Amino acid sequence: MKFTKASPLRGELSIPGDKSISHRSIMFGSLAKGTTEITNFLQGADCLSTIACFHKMGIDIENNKDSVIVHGNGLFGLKKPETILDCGNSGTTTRLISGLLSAQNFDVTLTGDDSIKKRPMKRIMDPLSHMGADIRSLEGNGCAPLAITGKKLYGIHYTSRVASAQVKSAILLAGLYAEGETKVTEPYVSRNHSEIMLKHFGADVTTEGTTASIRPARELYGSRIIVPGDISSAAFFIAAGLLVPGSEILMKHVGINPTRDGILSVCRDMGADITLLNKNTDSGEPTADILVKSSCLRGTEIGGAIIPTLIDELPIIAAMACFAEGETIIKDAGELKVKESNRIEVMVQNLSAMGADVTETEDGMIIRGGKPLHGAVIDSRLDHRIAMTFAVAGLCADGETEIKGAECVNISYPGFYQDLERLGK
Ligand SMILES: O=C(O)C1=C[C@@H](OP(=O)(O)O)[C@@H](O)[C@H](O)C1
Ligand SMILES: C=C(OP(=O)(O)O)C(=O)O
Repeated sequence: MKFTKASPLRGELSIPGDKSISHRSIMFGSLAKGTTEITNFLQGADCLSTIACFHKMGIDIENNKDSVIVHGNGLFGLKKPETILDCGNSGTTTRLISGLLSAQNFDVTLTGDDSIKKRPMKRIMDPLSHMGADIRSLEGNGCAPLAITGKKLYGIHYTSRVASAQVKSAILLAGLYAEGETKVTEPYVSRNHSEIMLKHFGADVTTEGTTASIRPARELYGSRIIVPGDISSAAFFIAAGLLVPGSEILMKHVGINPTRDGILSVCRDMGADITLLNKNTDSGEPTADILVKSSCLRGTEIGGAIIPTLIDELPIIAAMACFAEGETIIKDAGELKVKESNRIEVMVQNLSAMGADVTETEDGMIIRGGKPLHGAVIDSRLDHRIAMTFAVAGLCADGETEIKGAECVNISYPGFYQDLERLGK
């Protein structure tokens, strides 16, 4: 896939459904009694992996594309799958279902693609084991494949070293079945979609500061879920709209949950012209239309509590910083090293290949903006966020940018290139 300097991007866009919320709607819908109808479900490969896993555990899920209907079997209605569960490229699938599988009355093995088999699972294995789970890394390297034998679990109060919604959610899902209360305290608040949706389905979940708590549930109840557009996907069009001169893009019905909206604050700090319109709430999740107009940006500093609220947007923010005046410092973002690729290393390598002035640090990077970028051959390492980031960078660079492995955008945004092309016409 090749990109050259773009003419202004103008028009309206419906951003595909939020990936985190789509995963959870299938998981919680499967554990609920009754039917869950999901609108604007993300048809990305990661969410399809979640559907496939629950299919294999006996759940009837009708995928009618824009709407998905889950016929839940109740909290104790999952069946032992006949084969290994394949989580594909999805960390969210692997970690969240490990939590609930730890409490079933069967054993199961989870695996995924080459990327998943390198991602750290000890972060969930440790707290789940403390709750009484029997969960083992088959290669003994703390990664998938994971063998889980369902056990009786007990509530714990876990203090997590990382602010991770996947760790928090795995523990809360185990806590649905555990004896007594389960609490998770994080260094900073991570995305709270599990807490919002579990409550929506009738679970006894509370939050106080950076601690989320759950009490065992007798039953969850199926519900209607309207999935907002994914702000992590909108981020690429926010950046493209800001960077390509003369652009104006309206993104409809995007999730702006405060645990996810860090990119909006960072853009405002950088001097971006962004307006939120038609603010609303769907299934407990705040939404808005986002209007961006091309802007001159300045550098900024990003670290601390805001990091979990924009963790998946850091690659595109780093690219934006190359076109901003002055220095941008990204710190406290060591978690980027354990995503689909090492996103610090891959960003620094690829931005440098395009002529950017960027230095890798222990937990982030420093970007001295304002130097024009030129086209290059970019290795996406099959990481969807990297491929989309460099498609946008390619629209603002001199010459041609070629992205290798460009098809990996299917993980979170199957129609990404078509949407980008449509706005440029
Ligand atoms: O819970 C979720 O849906 C997610 C949490 C984040 O991961 P961590 O929990 O590892 O930070 C994020 O990077 C991922 O894309 C989705
Ligand atoms: C890190 C991501 O997802 P996951 O952890 O679910 O693979 C992502 O989508 O950027």
